[in-house]
Parts: sequence; C-alpha cells; structure tokens
Amino acid sequence: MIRNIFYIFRLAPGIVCKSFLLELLLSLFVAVPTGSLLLIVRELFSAQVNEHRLWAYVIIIAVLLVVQLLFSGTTYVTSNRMTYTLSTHLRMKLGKHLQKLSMGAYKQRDPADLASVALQDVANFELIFVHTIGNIISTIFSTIIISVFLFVTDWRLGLILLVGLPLSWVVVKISGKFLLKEGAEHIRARNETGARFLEYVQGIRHIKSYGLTGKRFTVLEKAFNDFRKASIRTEAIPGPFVLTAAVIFELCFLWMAYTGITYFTGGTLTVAALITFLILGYRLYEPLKLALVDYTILRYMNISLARIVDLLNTPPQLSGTAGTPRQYDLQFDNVHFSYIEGKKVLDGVSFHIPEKSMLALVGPSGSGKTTITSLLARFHDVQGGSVKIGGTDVRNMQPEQVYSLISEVFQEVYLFDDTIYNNIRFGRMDATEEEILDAAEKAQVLDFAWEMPGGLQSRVGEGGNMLSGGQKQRVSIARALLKNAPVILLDEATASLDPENEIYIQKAIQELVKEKTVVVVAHKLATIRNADAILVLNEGKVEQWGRHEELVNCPGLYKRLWDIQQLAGGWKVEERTLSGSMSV
Ligand SMILES: Nc1ncnc2c1ncn2[C@@H]1O[C@H](COP(=O)(O)OP(=O)(O)OP(=O)(O)O)[C@@H](O)[C@H]1O
Repeated sequence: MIRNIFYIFRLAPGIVCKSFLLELLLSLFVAVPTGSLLLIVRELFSAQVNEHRLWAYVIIIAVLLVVQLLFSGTTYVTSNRMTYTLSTHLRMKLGKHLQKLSMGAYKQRDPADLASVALQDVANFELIFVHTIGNIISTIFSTIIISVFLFVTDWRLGLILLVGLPLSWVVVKISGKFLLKEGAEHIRARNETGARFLEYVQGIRHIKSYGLTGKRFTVLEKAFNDFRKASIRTEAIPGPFVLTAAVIFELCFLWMAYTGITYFTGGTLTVAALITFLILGYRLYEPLKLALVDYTILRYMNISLARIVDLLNTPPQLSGTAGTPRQYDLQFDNVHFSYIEGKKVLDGVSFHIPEKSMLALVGPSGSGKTTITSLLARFHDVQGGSVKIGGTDVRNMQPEQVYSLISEVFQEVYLFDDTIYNNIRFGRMDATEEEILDAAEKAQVLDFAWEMPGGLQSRVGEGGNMLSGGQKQRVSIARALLKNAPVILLDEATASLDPENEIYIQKAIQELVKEKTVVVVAHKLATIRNADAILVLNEGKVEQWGRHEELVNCPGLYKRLWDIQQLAGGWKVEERTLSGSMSV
C-alpha cells in the first residue's frame, strides 16, 4: 500500500510536502497546549505554587488553542487540495497513458472494467483519501510528539503505553488480509453490475425483439444482488478487528494506570507524573483508535489504487524515430501473430504490393484477413517478422505517424454524436468548407443530407444511430476522402448493404481508392476480379496468391470459393484498373 501511495504522491510532490508540513505544525500546536497542561499539573503539586506562572501557562494554552483553530482550517483546505490535485493528475496521467496503449491492449480488457478504473477507482481514491489522510498524518505526528513527552516524564510507563501499538497493528494487519479478498470481490461485483447494466441498455433492442426482457433482467438482478452481498461483507470485516484493537489500547491503559499507582505508592513516581500519564494516556489512544479505522478504509482504497497503478504500468506501444515514408508499398515479411499466447492467427505470412495497387484478402471466416489490416494499421504489433510501409517497419514509427498514413472503411462505422458536417471534418480538422463539401459530394453524402431538415448540419445521434447503415458508410467514406491518406483499408464495406446503397457506396469507394494503395477484405469475390493481387488465406497461412484469372483457372481454395459464389448468384462485377507488380 505504501508503495502505491508514494507512486501517487510523486505526481504532485510540492503540494504533498506542503500538506505534510502543515499537518506537522498543526500537531505541534495540538501537542504544546497538552504539554503546558502538564506544566500546570506540575506547578500545582510543587512545594511553592507560583500563581503568575500558572496564569502564564493558561494564557499560552488559550493563545495556542486559537492558533490551532485558525491553522486547522488552512491545514484542512491544503489536505483537500492535495487530494484533488493528486486525483486530477491521476486522471490526466491515465488519459495520456490510455492514448499510448495499443488497440490490442484495449481489446484485451473489458471496456467496462477499463472505464471503471479511470472513473470509479479514481473516485474511490479521491473520496477515501480526502477523509482519511489528514487524520492519519496528524495522528502519526501527534503520537510521536506525545510519546516523547511521556518518555521524558517516565520511560517505564511510556513503554507500557506503547506496547499497545504493535499489538493493535498486528490485529489490523490481519483484518487487511480479509479485507483485501472481500474488497477485490466487491470491486469485481461493482464492475460486473456496470458491465451488465451497459449490456442491458445497449442491447435493449435485441433483448426486446427476442423476448429476453425477463431473462436478461434476471442476469442484471443477480449482478445487483451479488454487489449488495459483497458490499455488506466488505463493510462488516473491519468492525471486529478495530474493536479488538481498541480493547488492546484500553487494557494497556489499565495496565499503565495500575503500574503507575504501584510506582507512586512505592515512591518511585511523583503524583504530577502519575496525573500526566492518566491524562496523556487517553490523549494518545483516542486519535489512534480513529486512525486505525481510517487505516482499514485506506486498505480498501489500496485495491482501487493497485488497479490504477497496474493500468498505468501497462507498457505503452513502442515507437521509433523513423521518418514518415515517402512511398507507400506494403510488405509483410514472414509475419507471425497471435492474440492469445499459443493460438497462432498468422503463421509466416509474406507478401509485397507496390504503391497505388490493390490487394484483396480472401479466405474462410477466421483465416486472418481482418488481422492483416489491423497489423498494417499498427493496432497490434507482430510477434515475429515485420510489417513495412514504404520500406519502414511500422514499429519504428510513432503510432500516430502510422495512423496518419491510413484510412479505414469498415462495415461497422462509428460516428460521433455531432453534425454530419463535423463528422466529415474529423477526417482533417484544418480542412476548408469547400474541401468538406467536395468530400461529401464525392462520397454521395449530399444526396441524402439535402433531404434532411438541417442538411449537412443535421445531427447524427449517438454512434450515428439516426442514419441508416449505408448513410453512415458514406459519411465515413467522406471522412476518409478528406483525410486523403495514401493507404486505404476496406473491410467488407458493402457486405451487408441493399443493392441501391451498394451502388452509392461503390461509387464513393471508387473516388476514395483513386491513386491509393488499397487492401480490401472481400467476401464477394466478384467485386475483386480486377484486383492487382489476391491473397488467399487459410488458417493463418497464405494458401494461394495471384490475379483472379490465374486463381480461378487452377484447382484450389479460391476456385472452390468462386464456384460456390457462382452457384449462390447475385454477384456484381466492379471495374478497377490499377498497375503494379506483386510478389509473395
Ligand atoms: N481480439 C481478438 N482476441 C482474440 N482472438 C481474436 C481477436 N480478433 C480475432 N481473433 C481470432 O483471430 C482469428 C482470425 O480473425 P480475423 O478476424 O482476422 O479473421 P477473418 O478472416 O477476418 O474472419 P471473418 O471473415 O469472419 O471476418 C479468429 O480465430 C478470431 O477468433
């Protein structure tokens, strides 16, 4: 826990040091009046009571109490500022770190869990830290100061009082072990609730249409109930342990009082010293009892903190210092890749296509076509071999550099909840209005946009849900046109469209791919008859390679797929003339 807290402290050392210093001073202002109280006791039991001195002590106590009151306000504000400064730094650091992660790292984690770390765990830290840290720091300092007073007065009784500390510490440590287990379960249950709720809301259309309202709600209800049970268990754990620790303190106090009286009657302790211990003994233990409760809460907070630190320690995607390539041929050199260790998805894939040519990826479902496009876009890094654009290994470039070279048009399109115009503009933020309109026209967006009440300024809704699938496609193609990247990745862009929409999309794509290096994942083989090269994949390996005429005339997987599609009918031929030589 200490390591995680120090990790967080390093984010804003200035305010942390200031807060600690103020807490130390406040502890002094709390301890000195107590010390003065002891001087009063000593004076009262002295042979000759000095009245002036007594009043001086009283005035000192009064003044210090006022200072303490004023100072505690500043300390409280600084302590709060420290927590909120740290949580802001933490959120910013998380935000920056998330930008540096590969898409692979995103896909490997449950999105609800990722969101929960960035939102809930940081909020957990904020809420708990702000209410506990000030108390813990001031208790540590005041315990040290009061212990010094006690040891100077009588080290034997001081020692008895301090015996309670390690004993209660051990008890609270044991509670931490249980809390760690239950706390982790509590956070897991909390995430599960969030994920199930999100799933229920996002999938409500399918849930309703398949009549699953009751069934899916049962799943959600179970998640809520599990969360309730985990919350009760987590709350219940620290109670008995903290109570045991408090009893240990009380017993030590009684032991000290008994021993003190024995020393007094034996003549080895003055009455002033005995009263000092009876007063300070309680002053020592009361804040400690509260601090122990705070400590157990901090242990729970540490589960959140560990999750945050763990996410921050996820290695960012490596990047090199190579310049942006000046030509855009694509090369896979003996590429090996798996998403999950031991389960090969690409096994020694090699090919090369010159710039401004078109490569079609063909193969059965799961053969690795989409994976090839993901590796080109550097969403993941290869485990063996290399992927090169213009002769430069993509790992030697900054991820942003690679993204700037590539435009993707996928079947699933994501649009921002903004206007059509702005969604196109995201392709290149500095584009002029003329360029945006030009892209919209070429991508056949204007045809449907002018029929909408707001034209290009119409809002598209969350994820673009106010547009049809084909319309969303056209907006995404307009965005890609505006970006004008030299490499285009197309993944089944027209697979699920009706014939009318398909014509529009085909026209838009023809504009997009002009003079570009294109990689297309194709299911309808008729659409790629004129591709410059076709790579036929099977179980992650290159099974065939060539142009349509060559492949269709020799026995093999491509011919089999072609024959099946011929039988199925309903195919369409798209003309595309590109030049270039290929090798595999
Ligand atoms: N994020 C992922 N994590 C784990 N495995 C994955 C992931 N993405 C894809 N796979 C697996 O990798 C293999 C290749 O997937 P890929 O999507 O590249 O195939 P594909 O040829 O494009 O398939 P399809 O034509 O059905 O889209 C499949 O077995 C798939 O289950």
